[in-house]
Amino acid sequence: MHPVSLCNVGKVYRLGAVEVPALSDITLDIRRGVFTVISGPSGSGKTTLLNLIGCIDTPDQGEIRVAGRAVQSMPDDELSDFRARHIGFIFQSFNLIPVLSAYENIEYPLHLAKVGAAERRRRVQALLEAVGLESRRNNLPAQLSGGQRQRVAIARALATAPGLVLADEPTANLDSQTGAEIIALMRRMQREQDVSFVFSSHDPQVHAEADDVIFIRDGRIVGVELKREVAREVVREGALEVQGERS
Ligand SMILES: Nc1ncnc2c1ncn2[C@@H]1O[C@H](COP(=O)(O)OP(=O)(O)OP(=O)(O)O)[C@@H](O)[C@H]1O
Repeated sequence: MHPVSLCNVGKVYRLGAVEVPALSDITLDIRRGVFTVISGPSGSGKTTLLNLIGCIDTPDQGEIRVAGRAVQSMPDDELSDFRARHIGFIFQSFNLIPVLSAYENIEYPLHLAKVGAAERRRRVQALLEAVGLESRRNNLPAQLSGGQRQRVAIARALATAPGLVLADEPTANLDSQTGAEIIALMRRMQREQDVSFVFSSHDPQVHAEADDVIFIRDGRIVGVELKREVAREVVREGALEVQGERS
């Protein structure tokens, strides 16, 4: 099963009488256990595509399946629960809760997923160590550097052990060295936690680390690049077939 499948997906934003077509005829399967980058110029539809995959927004056309479930037919309360358990989010502006410490920010999604106190402590502790922030556990976001904030955001995204993590331009607000460290950390976490990562980015450092790159322009897929030699290392049995391969 693919972590994400889209079939003929389209999205139009409506601003009064004006229609802005953001995505058209998007058909693709994201492979399991790999690092996929959605690449395209500003305004090409990257964020819209991530928002649809993340069930933050709904398409006007087509079908989206996440972890095998047709998400647009789920009732709202079931969808929020599904999203909390199956999908982690990382944003370019970190989106941490300013009044909560690093520890509490990572713990927050575990509260939403109704994980018990002892298990919450165990997971948050393990994640703080994994992202190298044990000594900053009590710091508020304002008391952390940009790279440290993004590390907290990565740990938070992985807290519920989701099968899928979505990241919208995760290195956009970081200098190139910190960006490289963050990519390396995400790469390591993706491999260790056996999770599928989907990024939007035009950062060449992110492209270089990707297994698969999906190129979009004016809301349409214009190319797909699969780095198979990398993919073979990380893809699990049965996950190699790809739909929508274009060049
Ligand atoms: N809420 C909205 N209302 C109306 N139009 C929108 C809205 N959000 C995005 N758009 C339009 O949809 C198109 C795709 O936007 P989107 O933000 O998905 O692009 P993007 O590739 O993520 O761009 P960037 O790299 O600049 O973030 C653009 O033409 C944009 O102006």
